[in-house]
Amino acid sequence: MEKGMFITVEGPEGAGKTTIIGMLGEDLQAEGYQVLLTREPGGIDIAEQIRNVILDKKNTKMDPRTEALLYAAARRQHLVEKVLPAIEKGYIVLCDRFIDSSLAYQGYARGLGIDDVLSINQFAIEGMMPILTFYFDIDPKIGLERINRHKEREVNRLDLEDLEFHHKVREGYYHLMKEHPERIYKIDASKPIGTVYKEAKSLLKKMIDQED
Ligand SMILES: Nc1ncnc2c1ncn2[C@@H]1O[C@H](COP(=O)(O)OP(=O)(O)OP(=O)(O)O)[C@@H](O)[C@H]1O
Ligand SMILES: Cc1cn([C@H]2C[C@H](O)[C@@H](COP(=O)(O)O)O2)c(=O)[nH]c1=O
Repeated sequence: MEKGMFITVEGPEGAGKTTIIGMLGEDLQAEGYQVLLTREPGGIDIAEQIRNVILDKKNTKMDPRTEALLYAAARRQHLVEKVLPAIEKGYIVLCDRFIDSSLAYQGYARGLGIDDVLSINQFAIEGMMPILTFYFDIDPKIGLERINRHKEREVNRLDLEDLEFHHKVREGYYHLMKEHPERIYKIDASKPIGTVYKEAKSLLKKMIDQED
């Protein structure tokens, strides 16, 4: 593969994104692909620092627009410093969250409006969109129960939003899926890990074979 690919994984809290990305990454590497696993917000030093500010439970006064701008700033730095160079070198980049998170969480659930949040993000990403996005669909109550059971995972400021907010996030993703059926592929993340993994792997392989 001369030029790489950019693939994102989206969904509510505890949907299993990190788990499945890890499994896919291991598999693709074993098959000889160059793979970069990364996440948003974060993935590089500056963006991890921004992540700490956004997700710190003490920052209860954060204004929704400030929040949206911080996510977009972290996204910009991560894209130019890590994602784009890797794609240039032929890597398959699997990114845990990207712009759709901002559209679903800040645009839809926070009520800033999908169009306004899209527009600040367009400035940040300059048209760089994933070729494929997996949307891991889960009832937010089940997702939150999963992360509460997983004791090493620290509960952050966004996790602490009420259940209604998390339901709105899911609704936001449904809206995005309707708008972009050519890019966003829904996976039922309530199924056992092995089933979710098989479905994601099969679609990913199809996409890679098409691009080869
Ligand atoms: N399909 C599944 N069935 C049951 N448990 C699962 C499934 N997928 C993941 N889990 C478990 O749920 C917990 C959360 O998974 P994971 O960290 O992968 O979710 P996530 O989508 O990355 O969450 P977040 O975005 O909130 O960090 C982990 O303990 C994981 O082992
Ligand atoms: C990229 C991005 C993320 N969020 C939210 C979604 C989660 O609540 C946290 C990130 O935590 P995770 O454990 O790494 O999933 O941030 C958001 O609201 N907007 C975004 O653009």
